[in-house]
This record gives sequence, structure tokens and C-alpha cells, in this order.
Amino acid sequence: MLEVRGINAFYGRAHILYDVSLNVRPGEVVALLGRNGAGKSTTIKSIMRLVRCDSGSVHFEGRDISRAPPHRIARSGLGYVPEERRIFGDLTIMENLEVGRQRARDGAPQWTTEKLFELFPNLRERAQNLGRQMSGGEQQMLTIARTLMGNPRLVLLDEPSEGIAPVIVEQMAKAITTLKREGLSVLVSEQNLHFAKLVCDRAYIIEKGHVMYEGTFDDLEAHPEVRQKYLAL
Ligand SMILES: Nc1ncnc2c1ncn2[C@@H]1O[C@H](COP(=O)(O)OP(=O)(O)OP(=O)(O)O)[C@@H](O)[C@H]1O
Repeated sequence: MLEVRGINAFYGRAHILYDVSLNVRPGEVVALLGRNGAGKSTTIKSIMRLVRCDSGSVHFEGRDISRAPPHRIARSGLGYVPEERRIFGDLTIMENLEVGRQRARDGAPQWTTEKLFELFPNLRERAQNLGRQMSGGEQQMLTIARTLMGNPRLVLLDEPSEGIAPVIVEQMAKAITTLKREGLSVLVSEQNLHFAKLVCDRAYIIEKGHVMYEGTFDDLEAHPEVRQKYLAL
């Protein structure tokens, strides 16, 4: 479904990702784990072509999107939820959702505002409030909901649990499990191993721009030295 092969990414002259490869199969929720600064966001931005990549390729549903502009990639059914929750503070929650609306897509769950309010009940209560009046956790939910309004087949979620209260993290985990049940594929970048374990089928670990591990959470459980080396703070 999503196949990243050997990408090298750069900010200016700084080489950040080294031959990063990973894949997400249809219906899978896959974690990209790693410490602060390991290269998780850069990997996700590289898939969306928001960062310069000099080699390798990205295929989405069999099509090479390595040279496509970001807006074209987003329109092809690949949703992106950035870490820095870019909601519109002067628009209501309802209006924020409308901004994300795209056509229905074959093979993708179809979202309405009503269905999204079932997924994130907090948003329903505050549908007419302005974006800027919401808490960090609610803004995170809104960013995900707005992306879902585009009816994507796969979503890239950049650190959804970062900086939000534990009770909201739990709601987020439940929501992602529902997305999986709806048939959506997800690549989620995370530092929170507990959260990732709750929602993901398997994981990649990235460290200093290199993929160092690929496997299931049971494998990871059985190898505390891997967790210690690449994930412990
Ligand atoms: N715009 C930028 N210009 C230059 N270097 C950057 C830029 N953004 C990130 N970096 C560097 O690239 C490396 C990878 O950063 P990245 O944001 O991908 O890490 P991350 O794993 O997502 O961590 P975080 O949890 O901090 O987001 C870091 O060394 C970071 O300092």
C-alpha cells in the first residue's frame, strides 16, 4: 500500500535520513518509533514530499509518488496529520472540518461530520466553538478529523500523543483502533511505546536517520536490549 525504498533526506546540506525503507500493508497500523530528533517527522514529511530527497522512491498503491507535489499526493488519498496541529483558530470546529472535505474514494471509509463526532465526542460538544478556544488534545483530534474529511485510504500521523493529557491519549488510542476497523491504513510516528503498543500491528525503530529495527511488539517485548538502546530516555 505504501512502500518507501531507500530514501535519503536533507535539510539544506544536512543529511538527515539514510536509506530509509519501510512499508505499510492494506489495513495495517504501523508505528515509527524513535527518540527526539531520530528522524520520524522527517520520514513522514519525505513521504509527503515536504523535504528534499535525493534518492530512493515512495510508492503509494503501486504508483510512484516520488516526484509528485505535496498537494497532489494529499489529493491521491494519502492523508497527513502534522505534529504541529495546524488548525484555523478563527474558524469554528465545524468550519475547520469543512476545509478538509474531499470527494468519496473507492476502497476508503467515507466520513461525515456526524461519523467524526462519534469518533471524537468532545468535538461534537464544541462544534460551534472557535479553533483557538480548544485544548491541545482537542486540537489534535480536530486535526485528525479534518484529515479524515478528505476520505483518505492511508493516514500519516505525526506524534498524535505528544503533549496531550493521558485521558485524551486513551481516547486517541480508541479512535485509531476504530480507524483500523474501518479499514484505514495508518503510519504513526511515536515516542510513547505504551501508546504504540495499544494501537499498532508492528513497528520500525529509527535512530539518527537509520532504520535499526523492524518487527512486532512481541519481538520488541522479547528484546529489552533493543528498547533500551533505541527507545529509553
Ligand atoms: N527544518 C529543519 N532544518 C534543519 N534540521 C532539521 C529541521 N527539522 C529537523 N531537523 C533535524 O533533523 C533531525 C531529525 O528531526 P525530526 O524532526 O525528523 O525528528 P523526530 O524523530 O521527528 O523527533 P521529534 O520528536 O523531535 O519531532 C534532527 O536532528 C533535527 O534537529
